[in-house]
Amino acid sequence: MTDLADFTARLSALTEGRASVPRVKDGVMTLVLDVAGLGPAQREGLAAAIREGGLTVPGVNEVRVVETAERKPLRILAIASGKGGVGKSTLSANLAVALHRLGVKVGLVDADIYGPSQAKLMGSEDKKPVAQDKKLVPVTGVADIPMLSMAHLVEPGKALAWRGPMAGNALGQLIDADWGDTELLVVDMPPGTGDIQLSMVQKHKPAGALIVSTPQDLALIDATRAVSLFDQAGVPIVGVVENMAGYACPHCGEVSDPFGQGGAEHVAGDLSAPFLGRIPLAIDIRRRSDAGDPPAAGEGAHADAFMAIARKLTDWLKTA
Ligand SMILES: Nc1ncnc2c1ncn2[C@@H]1O[C@H](COP(=O)(O)OP(=O)(O)OP(=O)(O)O)[C@@H](O)[C@H]1O
Repeated sequence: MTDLADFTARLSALTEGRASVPRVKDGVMTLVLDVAGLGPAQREGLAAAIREGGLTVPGVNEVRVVETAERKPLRILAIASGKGGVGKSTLSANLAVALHRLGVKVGLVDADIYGPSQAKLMGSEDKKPVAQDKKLVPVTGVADIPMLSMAHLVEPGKALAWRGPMAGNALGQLIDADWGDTELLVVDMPPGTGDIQLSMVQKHKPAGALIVSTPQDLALIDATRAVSLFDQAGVPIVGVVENMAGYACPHCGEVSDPFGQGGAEHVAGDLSAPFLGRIPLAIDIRRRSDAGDPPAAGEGAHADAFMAIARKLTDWLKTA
């Protein structure tokens, strides 16, 4: 026999915090179980284990488990840039991994329909998503992070011929997929500020946008344009990240600034958006990313740089 406090503690561990505090009245124990994201067999198994455990509490002759599928809302964080090639995809993959390491239930969408790269970055190129109840079921990448990319749906190069509405529909399918108990969807946006980006922002209403820029003037001007796209749609800017800042020579260790330094921080200041940090230009970041082994999954200075930004994102997530 166990007492009620003991059972409640075990219940929390058994259900990973999915059950409400049990109430006992006239020999009947009642509790609410959040079954969002669980399959039918898991639900039944969990409910049966709870009933069994409840009956060991003195004075309880019946256990009622009320199932609810109330989910935490799925929030979208759009990772965007005004210009292509500034490292949006690299940052999206590494931030997803870093957030996962910090305990956030994170998913990743590659919305860059014309140049999808997340399947490669996250080592999920051979996987094909299936559809269930007319919804796509995400595949998993590094660290079992659920993800979907256009590269999972079409053959390389095929989407290039698509026009706006078709591309928009495809994006909708990725975002409205069966994300289970995912609480944050990191969306790697297509570069630029065209119609697809605008309709994606209006239709799927991200909770926030993170702007990536290199320190070059041109990239910075385009970053300001990206900010205004989100501003117009009423999406808050979570902050600005400077990528490819400072190159440490792998031979002598001397740090040089091929694209200048600190520009993104100034832009953030001008736009009153927080500056979230900088990621150095490093051969190892490119090499590991290309090999489907994001540096954020490992240890060292590069992993630390991504983790530091992810930590700021968890603070934002508490208020978003
Ligand atoms: N900090 C970095 N150090 C070294 N190489 C980097 C860094 N960030 C990105 N790269 C490399 O730069 C190239 C472009 O990066 P990435 O694909 O992430 O940019 P993008 O903004 O998503 O590009 P696109 O506009 O094509 O979607 C890739 O080869 C990537 O490995």
